[in-house]
Amino acid sequence: MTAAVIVAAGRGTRAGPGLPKQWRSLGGRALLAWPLDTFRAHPRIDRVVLVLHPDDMGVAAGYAAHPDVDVAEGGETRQASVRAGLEALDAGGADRVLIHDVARPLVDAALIDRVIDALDDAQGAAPALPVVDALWEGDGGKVGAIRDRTGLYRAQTPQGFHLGVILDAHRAHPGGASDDVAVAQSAGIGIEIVRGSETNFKITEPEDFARAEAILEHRMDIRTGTGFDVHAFGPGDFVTLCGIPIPHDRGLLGHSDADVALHALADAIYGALAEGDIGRHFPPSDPQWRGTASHVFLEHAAGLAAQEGLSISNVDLTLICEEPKITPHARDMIERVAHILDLSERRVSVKATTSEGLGFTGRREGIAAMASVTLVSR
Ligand SMILES: Nc1ccn([C@@H]2O[C@H](COP(=O)(O)OP(=O)(O)OP(=O)(O)O)[C@@H](O)[C@H]2O)c(=O)n1
Ligand SMILES: C[C@](O)(CO)[C@H](O)COP(=O)(O)O
Repeated sequence: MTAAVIVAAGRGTRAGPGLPKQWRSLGGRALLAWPLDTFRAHPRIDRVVLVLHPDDMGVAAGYAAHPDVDVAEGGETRQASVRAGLEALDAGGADRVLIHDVARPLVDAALIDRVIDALDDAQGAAPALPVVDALWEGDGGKVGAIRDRTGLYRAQTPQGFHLGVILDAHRAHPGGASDDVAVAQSAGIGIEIVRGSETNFKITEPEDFARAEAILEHRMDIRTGTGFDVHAFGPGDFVTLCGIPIPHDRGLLGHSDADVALHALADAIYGALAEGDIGRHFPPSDPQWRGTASHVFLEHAAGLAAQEGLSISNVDLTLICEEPKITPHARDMIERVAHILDLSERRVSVKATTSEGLGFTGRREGIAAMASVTLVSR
């Protein structure tokens, strides 16, 4: 069972006068409602502990009135508030916990997935973004020493851990840690970095509200696309589907590696972007694409989506053929597509059907593939 602890007991002093930032309006409702809803709606989060300032218990009643939400009273520091949330979770049956700042209201489901996925192999995982700007030390308003930014990251939340391990680390820590990764590190826990998100920034200064409002205004950009492709059988002893070579008594004919599955997926993304199809970007008349491994097309399509500020929410692929049998290879295909698209495997569907012996697929003349994708603004 995976739980989330959302720490919301700070006073938001840097965000300017008025209510503490978690109670101020963002997109027409309290800021706190955004991350709370995102975690509650996430299919892999079973329970949420909301850590609140003692003065806010009354205000919070409406937000906490759900069977999957518990409330804990926060402490003087972020670290004390996290500890209170973890203690409230202990004995509740959770074995993994994601610790999140309420002050990062625009966290998204795909980022949460990346943290949870990384916990399969790591004791701790946290999102971060590489530092892309030059780093200077200030020296009385002038540029002082120039620091090397190589290998530096900007840390975000949610930071995810196995519950027993992080709770023990917090209990043993003297205090003063900047975040839970720092607490974990002091206990020798290894932390995997997963890709963060620019929209998952922390509301700290007054102007950060305007930035979050602007993102929310454009956030509802959701696009769907469909792709369809067919390749005929020809001589050979294997077919390549989703990048996986599958033994067969025939091969597939094509200009590239004839991976009909990845072609349908790439076309679905191009379709969602109104960017034509593979042929427009990689003309079959151009000899340089002969024999190309089709992940190149899919990566290109996904790259165009990223350039438009869109991320892939899910993909759904159906292969239509009598032979070869797809099901024994479906897991490998899902893994491969998830890897190419840097997507959780839970957001990739690969399935197959026969055409009941009818038509060209029924006559075993080739394989057809159809795909749909959903792109969402980041
Ligand atoms: N005693 C505290 C202090 C901070 N936090 C939470 O920890 C996160 C840290 O983000 P930050 O921007 O430092 O929040 P504040 O402490 O509220 O802001 P400020 O430092 O400007 O007062 C926030 O979600 C905040 O609510 C908390 O739960 N308990
Ligand atoms: C935990 C954190 O969000 C990681 O970036 C951050 O350190 C918390 O905010 P603060 O301003 O350091 O309190």
